[in-house]
Amino acid sequence: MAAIELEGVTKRYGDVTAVRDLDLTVEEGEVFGFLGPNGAGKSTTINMLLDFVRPTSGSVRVLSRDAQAESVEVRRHTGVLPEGYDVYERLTGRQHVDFAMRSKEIDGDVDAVLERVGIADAADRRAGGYSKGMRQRLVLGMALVGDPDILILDEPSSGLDPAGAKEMREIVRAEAERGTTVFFSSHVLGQVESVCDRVGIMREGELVAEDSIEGLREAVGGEEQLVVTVDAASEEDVEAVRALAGVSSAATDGGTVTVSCESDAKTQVIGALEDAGVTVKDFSTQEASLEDLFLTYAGDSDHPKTVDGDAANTEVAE
Ligand SMILES: Nc1ncnc2c1ncn2[C@@H]1O[C@H](COP(=O)(O)OP(=O)(O)OP(=O)(O)O)[C@@H](O)[C@H]1O
Repeated sequence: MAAIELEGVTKRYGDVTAVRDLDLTVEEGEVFGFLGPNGAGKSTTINMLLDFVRPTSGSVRVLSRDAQAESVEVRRHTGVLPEGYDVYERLTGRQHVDFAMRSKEIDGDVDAVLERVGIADAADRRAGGYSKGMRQRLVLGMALVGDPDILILDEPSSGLDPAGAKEMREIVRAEAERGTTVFFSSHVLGQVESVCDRVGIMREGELVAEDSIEGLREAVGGEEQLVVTVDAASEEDVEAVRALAGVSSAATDGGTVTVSCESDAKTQVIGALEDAGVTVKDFSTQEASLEDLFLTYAGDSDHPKTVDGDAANTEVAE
């Protein structure tokens, strides 16, 4: 059954079309990554799921309910981690979860929630003294109150260090294993890659791709990067590689030859180098990274930036 169904959804703010004719289905139990650069329409879409924003046209259904007409029911079954939400410095972790339970009118087990997000030991400490990762886990714990069927996370790992982001992924995965549908928006690509079953990429209000990461890779042509370690290679040797069918580029610094080619052209590349008298010592291949895929689909992102040089935290397109 579909957990989220958007059909022909458009949202306009005056002259700005934030979301344009969006069709999107997320199945129950899926972990769906909703990607896109800033301003692509991710938050607007999330806000329409929760009826915080009303579509100009189209239909939005969550858990088989109309997001507008049955918004109270939808919210009752949905846990949300809003973008940029922070903790109350003076309240303890326990008080936060207790507050979330009271506002959802649920009489639940506070300790069990804190346990689930791994901060039970810090339950009675003020959240003002929590690390960034603990704060994020606490906010996630608040979203988990009432055992939601859908968890909506808007940029869940922003500001987390790699270890914190990893913990977050593990919690998300564990929730999915309990059967919760997880819909999360992100532009931290490494995080999406390791946790999502499928991703959708938004660009300027439109969904430009929707597939598994594997599927996206195949769709961009399955080009691989082949790095060949050699004794010595000249420009002429590389010219022979460039002439091969399926090779889109080749370059050498003398000791390595780097080739972008279709997967099945690899053997010919090695053969052509050997025929040219080059001794091949080793080679390795790299598939298109999620950053490459993202750039291919989302485009207009000429300023990718890397935070701490860590792939899991590579951000694209501010
Ligand atoms: N309340 C609003 N009034 C006018 N324009 C808006 C409003 N909310 C969003 N927009 C515009 O709609 C477009 C989509 O914005 P949205 O916040 O949904 O993108 P996003 O992908 O969530 O970006 P971010 O990653 O920065 O949160 C942007 O051009 C934005 O300026």
